Amino acid sequence: MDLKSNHTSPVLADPAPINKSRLGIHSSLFHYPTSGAVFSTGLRHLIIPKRKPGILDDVRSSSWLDAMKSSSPPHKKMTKDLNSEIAVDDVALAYRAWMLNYPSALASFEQITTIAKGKRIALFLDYDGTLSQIVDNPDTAFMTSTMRTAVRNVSKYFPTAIISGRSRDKVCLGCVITYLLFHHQFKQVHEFVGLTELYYAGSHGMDIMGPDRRGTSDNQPTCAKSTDKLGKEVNLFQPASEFLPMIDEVFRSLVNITKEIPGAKVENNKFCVSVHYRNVDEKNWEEIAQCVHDILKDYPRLRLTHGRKVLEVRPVIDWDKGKAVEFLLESLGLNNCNDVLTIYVGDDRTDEDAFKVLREGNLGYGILVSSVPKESKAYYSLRDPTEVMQFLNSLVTWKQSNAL
Ligand SMILES: O=P(O)(O)OC[C@H]1O[C@H](O[C@H]2O[C@H](CO)[C@@H](O)[C@H](O)[C@H]2O)[C@H](O)[C@@H](O)[C@@H]1O
Repeated sequence: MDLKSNHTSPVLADPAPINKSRLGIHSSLFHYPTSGAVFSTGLRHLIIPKRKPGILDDVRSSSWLDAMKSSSPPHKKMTKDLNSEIAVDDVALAYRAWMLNYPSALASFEQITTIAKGKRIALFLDYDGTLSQIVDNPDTAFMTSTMRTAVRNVSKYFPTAIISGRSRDKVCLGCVITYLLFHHQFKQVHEFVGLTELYYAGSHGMDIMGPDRRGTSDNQPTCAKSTDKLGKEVNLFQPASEFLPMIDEVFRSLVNITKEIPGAKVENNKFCVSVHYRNVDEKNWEEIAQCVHDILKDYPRLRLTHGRKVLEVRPVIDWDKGKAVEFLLESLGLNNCNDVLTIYVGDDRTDEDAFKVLREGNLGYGILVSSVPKESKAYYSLRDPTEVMQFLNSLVTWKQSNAL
């Protein structure tokens, strides 16, 4: 792979026809229209559009608040009340109907492994809501020790990357803290961070620490050589590095402007900022949206996206989790290979960019983690992080039994 030649080309690669048979995926497995063009998996030049998408002119417009209200599945409440039980039954029925389009990746495991036979699996995992349960305080969203073991095991057998909206350091640290919490042994922390096949991409893919592919990143301004915590040479890819001072400034302004709103929390994720409203009374959601809007109107090069009870402020660059997947596949020498099956597991709207890349490039499967029906570009579903862990463990067992 030649990162240099791909990155310096400002030209979009010619659209190539979708080749469904490349992975041997039967067309009946595609829930979405299969016509249309697809980009090659080569990396595209970053484009900063002139118009800023994503910011609404008026936060009182229903779509802004509607998006905030629908941004996370409600917690299920089981009560003895008859009407509620009927409602719960309706929810269960709707979920079952939805699963006809997004079958369980656990129930479909044999189908997945049949297609994966003879191929190398590349695994991409979102963090919040996928590897860790959604909790009220983002600072305490750790993986369980059993999940940590599952990630560790799976990364021994398959190249694995964690792609998160959080800053890369926080994701790495989250893994380390999990280790400390459950093992209290530095040696194992060291072991976890040092896993040769585990890669991290923070800030929605805008901060990637990937493998060192010697000679590929020379003359590449946004791809720098670095060393990880163990002194191993790695490549750092930070396509939004020029936005760092702006993001810091906006972070401080957002902290200041929201400080009187009870429950509001602003998180600096290095190349993006998260404004959490999970713990804000719904009557104050319009106020928090207005605060974000008031700050962003002075920053035409920043835009807003919605996550799970969070408003995400990020640079207007042509880069997202989908591009990060393409970048990492290329860095790992796994792009343009007929014998690679890519699996991406995620729960959030930002993960849809990666699902789309896999679907349109016929590269593999997106797996949506959701306990409620949601429109998605994923092929399969898992209900929650517990099922994600079962899926990861199944992959390991399958690989071990095939190695015999
Ligand atoms: O890409 P991800 O790894 O899914 O990160 C997206 C955001 O996740 C975190 O927020 C979400 O999880 C929190 C902890 O469970 C929850 O309290 C919050 O409501 C969710 O939106 C993280 O704190 C954000 O910075 C990430 O951007």
